Amino acid sequence: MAEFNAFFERLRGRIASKDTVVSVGLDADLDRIPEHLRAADLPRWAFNRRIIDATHEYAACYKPNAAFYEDADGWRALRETVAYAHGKDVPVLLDAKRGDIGNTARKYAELLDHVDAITANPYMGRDSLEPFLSTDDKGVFVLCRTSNPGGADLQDLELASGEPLYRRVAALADAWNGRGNVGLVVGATVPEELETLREAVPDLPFLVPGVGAQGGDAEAAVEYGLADGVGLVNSSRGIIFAGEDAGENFAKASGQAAKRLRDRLNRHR
Ligand SMILES: O=C(O)c1cc(=O)[nH]c(=O)n1[C@@H]1O[C@H](COP(=O)(O)O)[C@@H](O)[C@H]1O
Repeated sequence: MAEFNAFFERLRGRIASKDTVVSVGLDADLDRIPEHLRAADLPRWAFNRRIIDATHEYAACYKPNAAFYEDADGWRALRETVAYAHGKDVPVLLDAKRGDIGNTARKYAELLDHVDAITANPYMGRDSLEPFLSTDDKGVFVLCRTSNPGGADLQDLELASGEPLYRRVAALADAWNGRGNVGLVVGATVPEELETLREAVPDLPFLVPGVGAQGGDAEAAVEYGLADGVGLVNSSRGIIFAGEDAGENFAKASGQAAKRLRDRLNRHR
């Protein structure tokens, strides 16, 4: 049985009460926000509020990617978005992929004061993630085997032992999981790796991005993504821009897309 900290227990509760493992990716690209919202004070916040209203019943969590908010107005929009999601009782996983020397990581980890979990990059090793790992009540999703085509360039390299690097990352993340606060990021575009990783680290929940716009395998994502029933399958553009051509009714299409993904994933849980 996996031992989970407060974040993963809360996520487990959300997954059970709403019967969903869908992570709704709030990648609020200003260039794709509907025309009628662009004059708002904070267009990304206006957009996200409507998306959250339409999707929260189907959301196990929201995953804003920091890349879409890294400017002055963006951080304001993100703060409003996080508060609104919390008001709907939905946890927020900030996709920031951080990791740096200890002194810098310590500052990055202050992001966790505002959100419930974060994605982290293990390339710089244990001390670069320590400030995230040492929190008791937050979640840390460590990049393991990513969904992009270049994910193979480094992550698939074979070590002298014959195991690929991503397997070593999984083993390290498992060893770093003393507080029950660690998950892995594994792409839906690599279903075989999902399967072998689930066997290798049965207790770690996965965040599985890459279904929807990237064309990943939703069935494999849910079949192998969950540890003891806990895990997340993310779609960003496939949900939030589902109503791109629907003008002022855009959010309704997002709600339908989130519900469709929830139902599809639930058939395989
Ligand atoms: O860490 C992530 O969430 C992530 C890891 C990965 O391997 N692949 C991946 O697509 N992501 C993120 O997941 C989201 C996927 O977006 P869509 O392709 O629009 O569903 C983006 O925010 C990506 O940055």
